[in-house]
Amino acid sequence: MCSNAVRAAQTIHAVPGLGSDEMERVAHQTFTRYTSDAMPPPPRKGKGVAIVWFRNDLRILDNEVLHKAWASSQALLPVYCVDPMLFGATYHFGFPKTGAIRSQFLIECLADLKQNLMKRGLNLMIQQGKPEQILPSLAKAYGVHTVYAQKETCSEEVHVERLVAKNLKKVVPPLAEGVSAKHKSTNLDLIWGCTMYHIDDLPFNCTSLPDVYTQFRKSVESKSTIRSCIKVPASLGPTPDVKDWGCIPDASMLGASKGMAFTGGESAALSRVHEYFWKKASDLLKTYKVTRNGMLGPDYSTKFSPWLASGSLSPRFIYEEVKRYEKLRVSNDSTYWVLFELIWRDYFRFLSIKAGNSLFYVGGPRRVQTNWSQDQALFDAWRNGQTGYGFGGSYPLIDANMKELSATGFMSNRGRQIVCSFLVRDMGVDWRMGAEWFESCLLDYDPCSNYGNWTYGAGVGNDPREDRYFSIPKQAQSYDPDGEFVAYWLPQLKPLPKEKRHNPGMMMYMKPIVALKFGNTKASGARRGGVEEKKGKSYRGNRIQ
Ligand SMILES: Cc1cc2nc3c(=O)[nH]c(=O)nc-3n(C[C@H](O)[C@H](O)[C@H](O)COP(=O)(O)OP(=O)(O)OC[C@H]3O[C@@H](n4cnc5c(N)ncnc54)[C@H](O)[C@@H]3O)c2cc1C
Repeated sequence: MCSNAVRAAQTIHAVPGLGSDEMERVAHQTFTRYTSDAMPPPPRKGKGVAIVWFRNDLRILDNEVLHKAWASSQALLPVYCVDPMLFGATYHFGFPKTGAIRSQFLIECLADLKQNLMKRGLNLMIQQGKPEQILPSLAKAYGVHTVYAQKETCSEEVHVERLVAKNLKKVVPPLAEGVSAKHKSTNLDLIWGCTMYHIDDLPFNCTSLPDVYTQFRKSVESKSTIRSCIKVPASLGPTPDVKDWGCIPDASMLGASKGMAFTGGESAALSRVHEYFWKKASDLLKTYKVTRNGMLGPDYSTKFSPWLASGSLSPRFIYEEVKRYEKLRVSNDSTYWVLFELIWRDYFRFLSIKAGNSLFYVGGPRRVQTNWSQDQALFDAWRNGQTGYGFGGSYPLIDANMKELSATGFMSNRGRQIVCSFLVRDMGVDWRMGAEWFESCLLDYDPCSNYGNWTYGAGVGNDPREDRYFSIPKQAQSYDPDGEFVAYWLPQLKPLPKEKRHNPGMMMYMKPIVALKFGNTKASGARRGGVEEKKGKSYRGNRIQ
């Protein structure tokens, strides 16, 4: 990474006011509001020892898995497995499955979780290895009757759940006092936990989930309610007597080496919510709908996604904060729109159940036949931010977005849609190469949202109406009119007059690697892209030699 990119990575998303004292204070205040002293939970009736297997739910607040395990045991052993599968290679194209920046974020999430658990009389055991080996061996060593974990929905994660359950079946827990004789083997209890709307509260079965997002949203908004956050008991101890809790992995243990600007962990997540909703003088939430399509700076959108994806933040907590804000300050389109976006997140999670593995197939859930290219030179130019893209000159919006992704692990929603459209429509490159690159790089990588959005972008998603083409010149004009975003990531453009930054010409920038698929057109690419696909034609890019 060049020094400019490092500087940019440090400033672009740095969340101001989040020094660690401030973070601790906000986290403490939030936990106090959500501690069950004010509203005591049912008394702890459980027996024996239980394990909480932390996966993508790295938090205490509103963590149903943690609460259920605590309530059904006398002693709790919290465990995180650093699974080598998560640090291997992506399925088809062999990119690092968890890139350096997300690895660092995960390390911070684990450190924060451990600290917060210790404040409540527990600790976090961190073990390197496969969960299907570690958990049964811990269950045997500590006489555990049940392992509690959050239910996942995509095939790789579900496969691990099956192996864990199978191996736990071979472990016979001791007949501890009060533990029912029905526990002839150790159980894996999987609990739903990552969406704002609970799966059991949906007005339909996931297999008949509507194919169109708007139908889904209207239906849940009118027929379902969002459950309250689960309160945190003031004390969660004791733990069994553990000799070695393991250590927080360092970056080299996860095959990573770089640092980054987002801070991982529940404390940082709560501080970000506090800051975005309550603290900034400009009251960011009340203008979210107007600013959310921005690309530059920390505040155009919430930036909650990395914490949501790692489970350091509960969507139901965000919902309750929005409602509190609406009561105390203002209720408008913007406050609602954050929930609107979170319903998209829910939708993609439920869709992963309906679509199953077709979400990862080249033809997507609709099994669309397209002749994609896997041209390595085109793909490398895209991922390295060296497309020099343009017509009649060069056009740096794609490259600037891809540089941001490499340097920070983040890209705006607007940027993601634009680079996705460019890869699949203008270059004609296999959308799964883009999706796996995002899987590797994104801080907020989540299989459901990532593959859900990519299948939509590639026109193979379950809703054919979402088949869209993004005209780069139009996008640049609408969302970066003064070229500030492109000049930030490509500083060679800074000296140019603002009106020249998006079309600096080949002398100033570089020769574009492909010509635009739909050329210099003002017509709706959505319609054109759709027609092209229905005719079964290829999206092959027009490579410039
Ligand atoms: C090709 C592509 C790939 C994507 N991959 C991911 C991914 O791996 N993980 C991920 O969390 N998001 C993904 N998104 C969705 C979206 O771009 C990010 O959630 C958003 O940019 C995160 O920034 P934010 O938290 O500031 O969002 P905000 O605009 O502040 O939105 C608030 C929250 O709503 C949810 N949300 C918003 N838009 C979407 C959406 N289109 N789909 C699902 N949830 C949404 C996110 O949880 C987000 O944090 C992808 C989008 C595209 C087009």
